[in-house]
Amino acid sequence: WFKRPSVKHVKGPPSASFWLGHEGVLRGQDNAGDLEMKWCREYGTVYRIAGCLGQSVLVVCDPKALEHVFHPSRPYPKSKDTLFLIDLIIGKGLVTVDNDNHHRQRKILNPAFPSAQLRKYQVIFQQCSDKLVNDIQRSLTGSDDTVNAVDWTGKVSLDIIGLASFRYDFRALDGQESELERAMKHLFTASQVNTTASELIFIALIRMLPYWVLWFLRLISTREIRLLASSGNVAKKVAREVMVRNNEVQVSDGDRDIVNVLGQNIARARSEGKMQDDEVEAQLMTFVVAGHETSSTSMAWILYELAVHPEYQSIIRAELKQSNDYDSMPFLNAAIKETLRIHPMAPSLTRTAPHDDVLPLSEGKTLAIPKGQTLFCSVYLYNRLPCLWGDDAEEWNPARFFDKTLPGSLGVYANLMTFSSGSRSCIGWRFAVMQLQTVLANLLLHFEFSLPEGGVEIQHFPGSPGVVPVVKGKAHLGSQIPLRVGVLH
Ligand code: HEM
Repeated sequence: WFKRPSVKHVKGPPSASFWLGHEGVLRGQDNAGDLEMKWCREYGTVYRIAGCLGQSVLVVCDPKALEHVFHPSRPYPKSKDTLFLIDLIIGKGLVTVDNDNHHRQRKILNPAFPSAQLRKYQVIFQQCSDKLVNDIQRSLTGSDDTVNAVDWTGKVSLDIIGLASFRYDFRALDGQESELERAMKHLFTASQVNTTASELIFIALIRMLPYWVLWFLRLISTREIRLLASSGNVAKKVAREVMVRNNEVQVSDGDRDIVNVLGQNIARARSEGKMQDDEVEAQLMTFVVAGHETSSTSMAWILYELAVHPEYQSIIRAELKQSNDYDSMPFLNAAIKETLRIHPMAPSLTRTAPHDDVLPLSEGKTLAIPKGQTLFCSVYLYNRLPCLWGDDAEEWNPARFFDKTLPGSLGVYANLMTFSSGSRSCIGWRFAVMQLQTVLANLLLHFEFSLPEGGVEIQHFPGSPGVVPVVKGKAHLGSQIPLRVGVLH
């Protein structure tokens, strides 16, 4: 007499197009997240939208359902289109491998990421921050000093990830624009501005077709495939150079930085077959791609929010004058958390149900879903749920993190889904937070940030897999957060 609700009972907005479903309007919106938020208000924390070619897609931000999907003991796999596109840039590294291969690679790399190990990178974070401060100071003329914050944060995070993860100096802060920096710049906007219907349908096909067909799809030259593959080739070239150089670098047993962990593995791999050379190469590319733009964009967003809320700049400066221990500075850390909450780099994580399943939902409800069901797990919506974050969830208000009653168990950092959750969560989240703390502290001690004359409207450009900050009407110029910079005396 009782039938469990299933996907076909789930409500959602009507779709006007069999070919594009809602994917066209989602990609075409000015500000990623606006439509998702509108539908969430109308239909709740799990709703159904149409994918291309009549696919049914569930958009999920219900905390209980996300806990289930990302649970370490039964994580839902990433969808094929996500894996296919990222694989074009970085190959079979930690982000793209699945199941046993993922478990094996993660076990090898985990020892390079505990706090004690990462603290050794503090010297690199500080040296690069000092260089950044000097470079910015030299570049300012004293009149209208408006800079694109993303240019500077991009340089510092590229140098940091190169030096810390494989002892390679990109020298971006020395004014050198490396081939890799050029290739990565605007990659996600250039490949996705004005996405056409056929490009969207192509990606939907990747999601639907069996793996053996996907190999042939690589031969089809769409704009996105071309750009991703050519950036992948540059990244591969850099990784080869690094491998050759690091074969000459001493690999020691005591220190477990990323180079040592990988270096010891190359040696062991040859005898035990644990990790192959092309996998090591893929890890190097993985760290640059996964750790560079994510950190750089998040850093620029924090500067933007601090420019909008200058009172927080003064409060954080006062904290910085009283202590050297970044972890003990409540406002610095709250500003970082709040910005990562409002501006997550990956606003949605696509997952596929591995088998027929029952999703637990809040308030004791459940939902039956079939094997193969596509889920857009919305980080953007989860991070803005009023039931978790309060009625002002859409506003930037760091003070919310001082509220001890904030509920939460999901996400590896501050109950946010920004670094994801469970066994596929971001391995570099502590690295990212320490880097953000150090660079921001140094910038705030030397400069005052404000909005450009007349203000500026920054939008979340709906790229895939990450959103890109763009100036309204100027998405074709790529990632931009213009800010005025004044020197503090
Ligand atoms: C603010 C900065 C960062 C953000 C917002 C971020 C976000 C994320 C997210 C959401 C995922 C999960 C992706 C998915 O499931 O599809 C992820 C995975 C990953 N991130 Fe980060 N990340 C950041 C910085 C870094 C840094 C600095 C590194 C390297 C040092 C890094 C390395 C990785 C790797 C290797 C994975 C794959 C982990 C796995 O599948 O086991 N990330 N990151």
